[in-house]
Amino acid sequence: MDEEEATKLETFLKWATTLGISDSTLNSQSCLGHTLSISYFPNAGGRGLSAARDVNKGELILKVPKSALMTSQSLMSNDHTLSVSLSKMCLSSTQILTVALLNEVAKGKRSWWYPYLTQFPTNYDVLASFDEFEIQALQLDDAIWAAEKASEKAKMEWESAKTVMEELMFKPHYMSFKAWIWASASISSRTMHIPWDAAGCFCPVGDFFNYAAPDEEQVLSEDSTNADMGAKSLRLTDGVFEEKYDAYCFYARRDYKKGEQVLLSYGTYTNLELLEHYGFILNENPNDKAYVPLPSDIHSLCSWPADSLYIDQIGKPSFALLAAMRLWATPTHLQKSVRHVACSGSIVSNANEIIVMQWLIKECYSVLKIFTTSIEEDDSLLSVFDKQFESATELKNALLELTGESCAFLKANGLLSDKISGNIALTRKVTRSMDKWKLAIGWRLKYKEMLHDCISHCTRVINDLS
Ligand SMILES: C[S@@+](CC[C@H](N)C(=O)[O-])C[C@H]1O[C@@H](n2cnc3c(N)ncnc32)[C@H](O)[C@@H]1O
Repeated sequence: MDEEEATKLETFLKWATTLGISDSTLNSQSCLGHTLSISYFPNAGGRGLSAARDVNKGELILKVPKSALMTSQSLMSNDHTLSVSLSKMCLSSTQILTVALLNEVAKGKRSWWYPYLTQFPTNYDVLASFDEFEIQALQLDDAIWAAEKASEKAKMEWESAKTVMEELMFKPHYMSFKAWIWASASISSRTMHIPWDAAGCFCPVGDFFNYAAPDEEQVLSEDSTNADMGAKSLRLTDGVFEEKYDAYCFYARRDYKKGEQVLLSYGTYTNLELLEHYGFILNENPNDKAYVPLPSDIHSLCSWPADSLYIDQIGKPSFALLAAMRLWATPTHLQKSVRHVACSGSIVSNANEIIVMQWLIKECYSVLKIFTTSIEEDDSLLSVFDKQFESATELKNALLELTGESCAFLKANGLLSDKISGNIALTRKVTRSMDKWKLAIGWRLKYKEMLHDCISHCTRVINDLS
């Protein structure tokens, strides 16, 4: 962190302290330092919060008073013009918060929120920010479609909010699609659920917690809470707004030793969903899923939802996928009599199991064929990125030795030209594109590994049964 950033962080923490944000139940001089402190975790989210002492599971570790939460309501209550302009328009709650955030950022140092706004990232790697090359690097149709949809949705929301931004006389910079993506990515990756606004709230200091996937116990309790609320709207689920404290409260999800990173579960996400909403993937994500094409008649045989028929992170077919496939592989006239066996998760017969495993192996191979690079090629591409490139020429030379995709990257970023020689520095645009390309490669590699592990798993089952 450079000196300027350190000063901004210090100013922010002082500001947060005056607002009553605290990691201590005692009257403390500083908002952090008693239970939590800011640390840097290069391989687990960058800036985050570590335990400043040993912490026990269930302890209240941070409290952020309601008056310190940045919401559409709080932004509008201090800005009559914004409030009047927004009230005339029919915008979604997220569009309203996006406009309100950009409006506030445009005020610069005049904004009451300025110390907090200086702590927002300058850019995000969410799917909606991927360009054509980066989208195609995902290689799989479903993922490409998700990225295109995210980008189209952002564009539509931006277009329909332009009138209000013009009325508010936004400068061209804040009117741009790039600025819109920045603000909407800030919302999707940093807001927390509040009961009074579907767009959520920005929670100073609380949004420094990095993510860990929920464990099984949490998933079960989340499911019941979601059902109670009738919406899949919980974002940061170890944190909750508590009426009795009139504050956002964060609780330790497990015991932590002093110095360990304290993590929060924002919810249950596959890697593609993490990429879409938060701009990162996990190397070990217990909720990651891969899908293979299934026989067209399988859905008429069972009532499992399509998204429950998946291959899990370690390559095992899900309970529902196995049950459905076992039923499908049973001759029609016997299906009724074995339904209860299949639906209870048991093997129907050795022969039936072998048919199921063979089918899965075949389909995993069929999906693997869709990818235009192999696991080995992805691995070697990723290892190229481990190097620090001093100049554009160095990057160009390293990539020219690799697959056709590397040439497409160089072309998309104007690096193929003969003019790229000597010590020309890497531009920010190229570095950003490389970060997103790396994420796309990481995502597809994890997906391929799941399919590959499924093939190994099914092969082992066949060998055991033969
Ligand atoms: C709520 S913020 C967490 C704090 C953030 N690191 C910061 O410096 O402001 C969420 C963002 O942190 C990053 N992040 C959180 N958990 C992560 C993890 N386990 N691995 C990689 N990045 C993570 C992602 O960029 C995500 O969009």
